[in-house]
Parts: sequence; structure tokens; C-alpha cells
Amino acid sequence: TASNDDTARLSEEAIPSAEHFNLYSFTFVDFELSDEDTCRATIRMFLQCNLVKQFQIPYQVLCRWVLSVKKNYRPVKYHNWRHALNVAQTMFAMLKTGKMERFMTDLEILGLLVACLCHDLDHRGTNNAFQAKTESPLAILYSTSTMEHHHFDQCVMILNSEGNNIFEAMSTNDYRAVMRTVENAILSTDLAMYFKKKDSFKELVDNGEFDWQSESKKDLLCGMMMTACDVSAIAKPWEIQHKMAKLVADEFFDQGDLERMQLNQQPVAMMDRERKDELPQMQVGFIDVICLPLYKTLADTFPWIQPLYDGCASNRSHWQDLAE
Ligand SMILES: COc1ncc(-n2nc(C)c3cc(C(=O)NS(C)(=O)=O)ccc32)cc1Cl
Ligand SMILES: [Zn+2]
Repeated sequence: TASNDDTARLSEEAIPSAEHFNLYSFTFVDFELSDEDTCRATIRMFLQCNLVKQFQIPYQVLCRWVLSVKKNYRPVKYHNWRHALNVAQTMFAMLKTGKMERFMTDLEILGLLVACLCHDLDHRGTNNAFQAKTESPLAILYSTSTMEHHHFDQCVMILNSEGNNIFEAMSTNDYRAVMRTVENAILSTDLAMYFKKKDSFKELVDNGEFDWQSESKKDLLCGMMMTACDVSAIAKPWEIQHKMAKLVADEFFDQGDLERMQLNQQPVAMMDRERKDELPQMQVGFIDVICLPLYKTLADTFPWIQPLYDGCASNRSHWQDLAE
């Protein structure tokens, strides 16, 4: 976890405004932010949602926790700290600019931001299928949603580390509730869970659900919001999205190399660098199967997040042109 020196430095600095970091925008870009800036932008999101006051989070503890979370991401090509920050920023924009905070309690907002920042902790750049194929220690520990259980476990480990428990001032009931939100949210980022739950979500939306206040409906909505944030790079302006798609592909290709070397197996197309020219049609497929249906269903009920659908649809037409 983070050192006291790093914590002290971060806690003494002024935190620029949300507008300075462009945090309310669905076209936020982290590229030009220094590592220090990414920590300040994260703290700005907590301050902007009034979470520090509301849950009496000691400021030093918040600073140490943010630095510890960043420290527990590995320098892999895509599933690194920058991805976590981008996912959390999209959640912030969905809640604020997308006006979805109306349906959430303060505790749920805190849980969702924490879940976004922690949802890929200690990612090794390989997916669940790879854990199973290689019979990795994680696959033996968690047979389903292997990586997502590990990410949640890492989140709990950091909260239980000295001086890192941002939930320390909470009542037992609040602590239990926020940890349930965080666990459901992190486990929901397994795309296999998205596929399992997307139809019941669509049914609720098509039946005109407007309340979302039962526990099961809230869990379902939070899970869909997590997936929407997790893949939100797909909705960014073309140049940004294209650069991030290459990082995703590069990380997949590294896994494909491992599968060839370690398992003597032919990787799937998505992970086979010898089939990189098929990337455009794979992107169109991913957009059609996962992203557009999700953003459409969400925008049907929460019209202010339409920009995510529009950005994704625009990128689809770019990829389609490249695929022909
Ligand atoms: C620029 O942003 C992006 N660019 C590309 C992707 N992307 N493209 C494909 C194909 C793809 C497949 C999976 C997958 O199936 N993952 S799995 C279950 O672990 O095998 C995951 C992300 C994917 C996602 C984003 Cl957000
Ligand atoms: Zn992720």
C-alpha cells in the first residue's frame, strides 16, 4: 500500500476543479494527465459527490487509499490504473451529466465509484478463460468469474490495510450495505454475467420500470452501469477509441502468444496477432453484440446518457468502413 510520504504530498496539494479535469464529459481523456493528476482527479470526484463529508472519510485516509489502489494495478497495456480511472470517470459522468444519481443513494454512489476504481485490481492482462486453461492459482481459488473475484478480494485487502479504510467511520449497517454494492458491482464486470442478466434488464426497461428501488432491481441497474462504464472507451471520439482499441488488442495478442508458448494452443482470432487484420470486423461484432444493445437500453430509460450510444454508433461506422 501507499507510503506516508506519497500520502502526505498528495494530501497537501490543492485539488483542481472538476471542470479543469473535464470530469463531467463523456469525452474525457486521461492521456495528458500525469500520475499525480490522476490521483487528484479521483479525489475531485469524491469531493464533487460530497462523499468525504457525508461519510466522514479522513482526508489522509482517502489520499492513502487512492494511492494504494493505483499501486495495485500492474503496468499491463490496457487493464491498468488508467483504465480504472477512465471507468470511474464515466460512472461520475453518468451519475452527474447523465442524471442517474437521482436513482442512487449516497451510499450507492460511493460504492459505485469505489467499485469502478477497484474493478480490475491486480489484472495480469489475461482473461478468465486463460486462468482456467492454465489452471492458475486464481482459477483454483475461484472457478467462476475468476478475475472478478480476485479484483474484489484485492479491494477488500486494501480497505483492511493500515490507514486505508475509507469506510472506517461508517455504522456496521452502512459498511455492510456499501460492501454489498461494491461486490455486486465488481462481479458484474464479468461479461459472462452481463450476458446472463441483460435480458431481464431489457424486460424491466421495456415494461417501463421507473422506480429501480427494490434490491434486486437496483443490483441489476448497477451491474449494467458497470458494464457500460467498463466498455466506455468504445464510445470515445474516434482517434482516442482507435488508440485504446489497439491497447486492448495488444494485450489480447500478448495472451495469444502465451497460449501458443505455454499451452501449445492456437489462440482465438481476437487474441491471434497473425489475424490482426480482422480487428475491424471483430470491433463491429463486439459493438453489435455488447455495446450498442446496452447503451440503447440504458438510453431508453435514462435519455441523458444518449451520448454514449451516439459515440459508439459513430465508431461502429468507422470500423465498418475499415472492415470492407
Ligand atoms: C476501445 O475500447 C475497446 N476496444 C475493444 C474492445 N474489445 N474488442 C473486442 C473484440 C473485445 C472482446 C472482449 C472479450 O470478449 N473479452 S473476454 C470475455 O474476456 O474474452 C473484451 C473487449 C473487447 C473493448 C473496448 Cl472497451
Ligand atoms: Zn475493466
